[in-house]
Amino acid sequence: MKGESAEGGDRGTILTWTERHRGMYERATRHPFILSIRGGTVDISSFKRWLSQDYIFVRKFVPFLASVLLKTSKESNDTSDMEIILGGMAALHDEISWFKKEASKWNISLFDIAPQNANKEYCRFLESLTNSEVSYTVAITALWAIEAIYQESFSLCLEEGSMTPSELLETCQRWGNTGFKEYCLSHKRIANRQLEQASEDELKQAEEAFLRILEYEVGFWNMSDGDA
Ligand SMILES: Cc1ncc(CO)c(N)n1
Repeated sequence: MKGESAEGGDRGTILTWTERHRGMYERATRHPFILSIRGGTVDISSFKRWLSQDYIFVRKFVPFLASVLLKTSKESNDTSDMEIILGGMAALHDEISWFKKEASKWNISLFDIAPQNANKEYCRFLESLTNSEVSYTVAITALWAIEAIYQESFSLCLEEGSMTPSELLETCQRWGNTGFKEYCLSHKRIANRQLEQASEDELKQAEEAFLRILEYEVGFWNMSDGDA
């Protein structure tokens, strides 16, 4: 048996990794900013800061997703992967329009926003993942991690008992809805399948990318504080 499949068994490598790095995973998915939305105490200027920075990030996410699509067509043995990534592309198109609409609702101009350092670093990392030397396995694991952190975070704000302000519900639904959850599960299945066949070296790279994403996501949420 190769890689971590012996250790992970049928549970999948992703679960093994989220358990292994549980503390960091929770810092990324239960950040004080998200908990403040959930608790209804969020500072609106923090929310606006997050929204503006995320628009910049999402635009940089487009070439990353395109690179995953390219890798899918070259390296995947399962033709259904392409449809999943292509669906993500369509959703991203919609997401960019949503950001523009949401920004105008909050009187934010998206033209003159300077990316903060944490955002710049994260975007640089995204760009490094578009390199053709980065394998499909590493790229799809990264894609899963990036999307799943948002999905888990924002779905917390929709749980029963949460006190999310009504004007932020649409944002939380964007990443917390069940369709997006399914989309993330598709990535997780593909990533686990790929990781099952991966070499030790590739596994190491994928786990490393996962960890770096957790760190970048925490840094990203921290920007909402305004002192990043
Ligand atoms: C920083 C960040 N991570 C993940 C997502 C999910 O698309 C996003 N929009 N922004």
